[in-house]
Amino acid sequence: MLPLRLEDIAVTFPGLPAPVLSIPSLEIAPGETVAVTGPSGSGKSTFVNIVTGLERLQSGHARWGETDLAGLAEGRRDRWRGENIGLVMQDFHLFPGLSAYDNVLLPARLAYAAGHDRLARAKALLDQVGIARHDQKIETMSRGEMQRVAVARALLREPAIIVADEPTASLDSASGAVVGQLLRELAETLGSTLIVVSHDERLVAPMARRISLLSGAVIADERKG
Ligand SMILES: Nc1ncnc2c1ncn2[C@@H]1O[C@H](COP(=O)(O)OP(=O)(O)OP(=O)(O)O)[C@@H](O)[C@H]1O
Repeated sequence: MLPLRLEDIAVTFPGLPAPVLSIPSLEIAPGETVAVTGPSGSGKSTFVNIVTGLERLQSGHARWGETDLAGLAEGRRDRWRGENIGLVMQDFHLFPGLSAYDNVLLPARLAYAAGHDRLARAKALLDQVGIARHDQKIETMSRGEMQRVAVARALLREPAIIVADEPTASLDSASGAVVGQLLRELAETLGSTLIVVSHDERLVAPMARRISLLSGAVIADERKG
């Protein structure tokens, strides 16, 4: 299990007077469930990009255990992310023309990591997220079903870390509630760290910790109970 330690993070863009994300120090323990919240433009997506290594750090460090993402070139960051992070995005990133089952397996197949156990796990995960027709083409599914397939795909490799960026933003409230609960249950089963970026209070409220961003800075960091 991997603790996260951010140090001296400052993300700037040319022409902007202040960093869009500035975090002197922040730690997240293995297995924590954390909501990252804040108004539009406060730096939430930038935070996701930094902790997942989707964006290269210009300054500071983002350490997951012994691995400092700041020290890895893009290819190695991509590989590390595939092995350690299950990513769920707002707009699913699923592939039309493929079935639910093949979508769940695609990233693992591309990484030559789809052995027999993974094929069985793909089926079990689809059942767990309530998708009965594994061979249904993705483009014929409802948005709530698509997001559940995306959750199953993110969990296939039993990641130590699950990061979800506005996972319910394009879902109706009932589907959003199901996806939120699934993420928490699956993270708990695996003992994974769960980081959910959202405005959605129903998604944020059950999380044990809430980090609030404003203008790129952490303005509150609260734990329940
Ligand atoms: N490549 C870029 N060049 C210039 N400014 C950028 C770039 N990427 C992000 N920003 C700015 O950084 C700030 C933070 O953006 P970010 O997408 O992280 O916010 P957010 O909290 O996720 O917003 P939203 O909830 O609207 O998605 C915004 O003001 C945005 O305009």
